[in-house]
Amino acid sequence: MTEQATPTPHAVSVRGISKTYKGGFQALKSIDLDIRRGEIFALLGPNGAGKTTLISIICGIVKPSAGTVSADGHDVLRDYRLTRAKIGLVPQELSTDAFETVWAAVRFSRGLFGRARDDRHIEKVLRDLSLWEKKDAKIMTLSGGMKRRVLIAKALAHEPSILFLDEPTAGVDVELRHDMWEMVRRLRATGVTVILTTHYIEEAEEMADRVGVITRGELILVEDKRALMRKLGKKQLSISLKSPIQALPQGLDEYALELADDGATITYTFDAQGEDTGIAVLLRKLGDRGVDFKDLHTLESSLEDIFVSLVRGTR
Ligand SMILES: Nc1ncnc2c1ncn2[C@@H]1O[C@H](COP(=O)(O)OP(=O)(O)OP(=O)(O)O)[C@@H](O)[C@H]1O
Repeated sequence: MTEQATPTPHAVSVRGISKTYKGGFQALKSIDLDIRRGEIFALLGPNGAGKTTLISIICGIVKPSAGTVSADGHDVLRDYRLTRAKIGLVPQELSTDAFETVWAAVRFSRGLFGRARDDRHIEKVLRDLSLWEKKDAKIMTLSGGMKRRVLIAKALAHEPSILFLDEPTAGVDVELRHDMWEMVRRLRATGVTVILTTHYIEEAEEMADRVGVITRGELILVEDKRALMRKLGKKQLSISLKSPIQALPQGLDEYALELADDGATITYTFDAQGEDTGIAVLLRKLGDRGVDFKDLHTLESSLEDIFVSLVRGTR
């Protein structure tokens, strides 16, 4: 076992990680990433971006082609058992355990990481995940949503300090999604670091402290969620016209304007960061050209708009 490198290491440190699978496909290209203790970090990326590969490398399940990863200051390859015991991993699919009861499967998971038996902890985990009533049911008899809960219970059985959730809410109903968000918040309140991958931008927007965007094996951005939304967020002003127009008036090329198909609404996109939005002058200029409005409202871009434009930008 190695000594801790620094007094307060990051929960996870990834340095220069690359992965080329057999056959030559490069799934990750020199990734550097630090996950802070106690944060909720959302890794966003389109299908095939490399999210699962990165998580599997951090958990020590897939070997990187280059680079190093440490969890809690310990190298995950050299100190596999030690670091793996600190990590809980909720994979996308439940592959085994079909014939086991919920109780047996979750209790067994705890033992796998060398933890002493603690039935009270297992009971708490099952109760927290609304699985207690199902504790004696065979996993194969559970609904898809309940199987998901079992995956989470298994990952929490050994009291990890770092939890990975790979697409935790893909294909689950709204109620379960909200339950999971609630559970993740409770975990964070107890000091657990949570890293989740998701396609649902809404999920990252709702939950994450920081966001990483990965596409084609490259981490193109890591940012505090609020700062990201502030920095890249655009605002739009929707101007409903008193009477429809055929085309945008002349002489307003400096403004990013769009006319709706029915000619009844003009949308003006402006920089949310800018000192002067230009709205007052624009409205005056429209008035000068005989275009009067009856209503105005502003829209802010969501994390989804930002994400789509980022990923598009790299194509
Ligand atoms: N064992 C493997 N052998 C060869 N290629 C692989 C292997 N596992 C993954 N890949 C490829 O690596 C790329 C990244 O896959 P990965 O599963 O990490 O993506 P992902 O971002 O998790 O995608 P998704 O959102 O669809 O789950 C994909 O192109 C995938 O086909």
